[in-house]
Amino acid sequence: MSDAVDTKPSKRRETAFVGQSLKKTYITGETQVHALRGVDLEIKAGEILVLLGPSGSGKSTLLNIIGGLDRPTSGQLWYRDTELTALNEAELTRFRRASIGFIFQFYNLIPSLTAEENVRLVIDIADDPMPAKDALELVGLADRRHHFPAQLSGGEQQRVAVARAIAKRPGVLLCDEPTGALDSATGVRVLETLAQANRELGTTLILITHNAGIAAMADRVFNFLDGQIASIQTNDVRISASEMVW
Ligand SMILES: Nc1ncnc2c1ncn2[C@@H]1O[C@H](COP(=O)(O)OP(=O)(O)OP(=O)(O)O)[C@@H](O)[C@H]1O
Repeated sequence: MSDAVDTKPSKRRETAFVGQSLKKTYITGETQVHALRGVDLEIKAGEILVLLGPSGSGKSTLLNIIGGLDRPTSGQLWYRDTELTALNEAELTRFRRASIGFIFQFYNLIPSLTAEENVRLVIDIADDPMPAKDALELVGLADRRHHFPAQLSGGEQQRVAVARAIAKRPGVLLCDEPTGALDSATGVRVLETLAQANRELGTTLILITHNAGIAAMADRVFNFLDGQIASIQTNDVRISASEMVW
């Protein structure tokens, strides 16, 4: 029987996203940029996936499409049973709010609000959020919750951004260069926090980086080249963020 063969937990995971022939063309005046040139993909629920590749190869474009911030020019994309490419704007916004947490290179915290108030902003529009204090506790910042962003280090601010993203318990965390502005020790701390969210909340983690060292913490790595996934690497052993060097 076939199910006697396939027993590894990683193989039994449900599918989170399926993309077929995803293309994105930006047209600016006379110029056309083919940012995605027909991408097929499958992303498993609960996996850590790293998107690696040179500048301009299409990583952010794909991340934005997966997160419902943008739409492909053609092709189809599903999240579980929902075809995202068939949704109207209001439906896509609902999907984004319910299912996606975003973390960017620059933390985008509101300077006049405390850490806890920054996290609370997201909770106010979520269906089943965790208390802001719990989210800050998960990232190791419960005791700094009344501090303003300017009173926190870069790494602490990024961990507040992680707390804000996980507080609404999204199925998926999308991270675009989350450690790009941090030194390596601080970056490792932030990556540990992201891996913890993946482990403890089962969150699918999709992470763009220019740093090939970070790929070792992933289950799989999509190597981008010129608007396509040129190759996929599967790591049988995932190393923890604290073991990483860069
Ligand atoms: N809004 C836009 N209008 C026009 N061209 C765009 C737009 N956004 C991205 N592009 C172009 O699409 C291509 C892919 O860009 P994308 O940002 O996805 O690459 P990337 O792999 O994420 O690069 P980086 O690592 O530098 O962030 C690039 O050539 C970029 O200039």
